[in-house]
Amino acid sequence: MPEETTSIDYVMEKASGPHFSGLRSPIAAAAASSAFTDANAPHQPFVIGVSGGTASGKTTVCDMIIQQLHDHRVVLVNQDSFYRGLTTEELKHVHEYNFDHPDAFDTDQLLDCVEKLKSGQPVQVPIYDFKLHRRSSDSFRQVNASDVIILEGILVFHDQRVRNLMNMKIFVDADADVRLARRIRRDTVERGRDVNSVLEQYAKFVKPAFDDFVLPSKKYADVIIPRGGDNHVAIDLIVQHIHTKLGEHDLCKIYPNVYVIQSTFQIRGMHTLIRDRDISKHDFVFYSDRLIRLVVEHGLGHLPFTEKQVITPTASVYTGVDFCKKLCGVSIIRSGESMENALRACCKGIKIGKILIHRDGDDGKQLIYEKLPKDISERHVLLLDPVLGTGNSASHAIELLLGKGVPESHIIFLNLISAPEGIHCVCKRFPSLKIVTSEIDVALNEEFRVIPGMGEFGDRYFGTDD
Ligand SMILES: Nc1nc2c(ncn2[C@@H]2O[C@H](COP(=O)(O)OP(=O)(O)OP(=O)(O)O)[C@@H](O)[C@H]2O)c(=O)[nH]1
Ligand SMILES: O=P(O)(O)OC[C@H]1O[C@H](OP(=O)(O)OP(=O)(O)O)[C@H](O)[C@@H]1O
Ligand SMILES: O=c1cc[nH]c(=O)[nH]1
Repeated sequence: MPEETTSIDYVMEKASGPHFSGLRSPIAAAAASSAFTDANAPHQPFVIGVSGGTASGKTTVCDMIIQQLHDHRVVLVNQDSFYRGLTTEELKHVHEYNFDHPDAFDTDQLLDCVEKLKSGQPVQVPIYDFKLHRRSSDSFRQVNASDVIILEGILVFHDQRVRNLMNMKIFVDADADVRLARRIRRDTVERGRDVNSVLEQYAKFVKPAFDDFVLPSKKYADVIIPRGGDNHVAIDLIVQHIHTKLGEHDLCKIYPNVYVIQSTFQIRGMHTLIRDRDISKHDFVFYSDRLIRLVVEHGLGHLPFTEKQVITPTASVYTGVDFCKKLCGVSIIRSGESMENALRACCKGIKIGKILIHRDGDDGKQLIYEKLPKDISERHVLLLDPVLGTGNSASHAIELLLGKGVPESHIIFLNLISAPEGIHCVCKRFPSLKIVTSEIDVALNEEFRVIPGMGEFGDRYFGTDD
């Protein structure tokens, strides 16, 4: 189980070259720095509860989920670790002790641990010895905050406070005879018990507690998996759902008009290349172009479509859609111009306007050049700029478009990377506009560069970085 694996080890690169242009007023700078806290706040991990009767296959299901979520950091917390540990007196009558009752667990401690993990803090999980029925007094397992926390155990759905921390509850179902057979094998082989004592414990405590506590908690499950770990279809569906949830950046939940194109290894591979400061200029341009093409195609998918029917060569009717005709591109000079070819390659003969926003020295004086289609107010506008940093350049460009009569909801801003500060800035001011990006980065640094970012995009793309 990957206890502390790191899915993405970003290289914190310092971009080369001065950041000479773009409007970075003191107000925007203050807004950007106030967003620092937001941007640096840890993402809320996705908490999955996995319950089910003894030996139902919970461990197998958890292992399979962890394995299939290999590109995310996952930690497993077992409810068993929170067994209270028996007192000397209780140890003398261990056969009378009910290990299947909710009171056998220190649920407050479990709750505290999961709350801490959920808020991004590391925790020390106790280590429980099944043979001695005791906790190790001097050693703990350090569990670090992660993207996904799996909480597994027979009674993890029993306490409402614990249930409330879960984003997804899975109940692993297996026939009682199958579970008993597995339990006998496991307890005799792994836990040093004899068959008679296992059967005695099962009849006296395990089965009654299953009926009284475990089975009634099944109703809280979102998903019930029959046949446990053998049920590959159910596990695939669960993992797909978790992937979708994890793929949703927190900012996409706050601003429904922000769209991050579905992350795949292919896309991350291209990002890895263009973010690498040692990549050749040729490769930087090549892989940027490929990513830009994907963003443009995705952005076009947000335009309105009308239904259209065509007759196919088999003389059948195919009911499809017709692309939106009234559209144009607008690039923010100069980096935005790098996106024009991809737009032209997708939309033959598309009109492309230009806007130049430039900071002249440190006095914040703005020089703006614009050349836009005359009927732009009747068009949907694909606004092009590969980097959304503070959001200043984009905001000024959008203001200009609105001033020309373009409805806010007709603007789709396409970029390769967005800083959270820029998303806050643009989405708060222009809530009806759509942003399509390929990745949302961590934050801006003090120089308003995107971190981890890819440095000065324009300089790298147009070769003025040396
Ligand atoms: N005798 C004895 N039984 C214990 C002790 N601690 C826990 N148990 C038993 O351990 C069980 C909880 O673990 P299970 O859910 O069966 O284990 P698991 O490995 O998660 O099961 P699956 O992964 O679903 O196969 C309870 O039914 C308890 O009866 C102990 O110290 N002594
Ligand atoms: O959101 P912001 O903080 O405004 O930053 C983003 C702007 O910065 C970059 O341009 P830059 O000013 O480096 O000019 P360039 O395109 O000529 O390289 C980028 O292309 C954006 O236009
Ligand atoms: O990091 C940044 C910020 C703005 N513009 C860029 O090209 N890079």
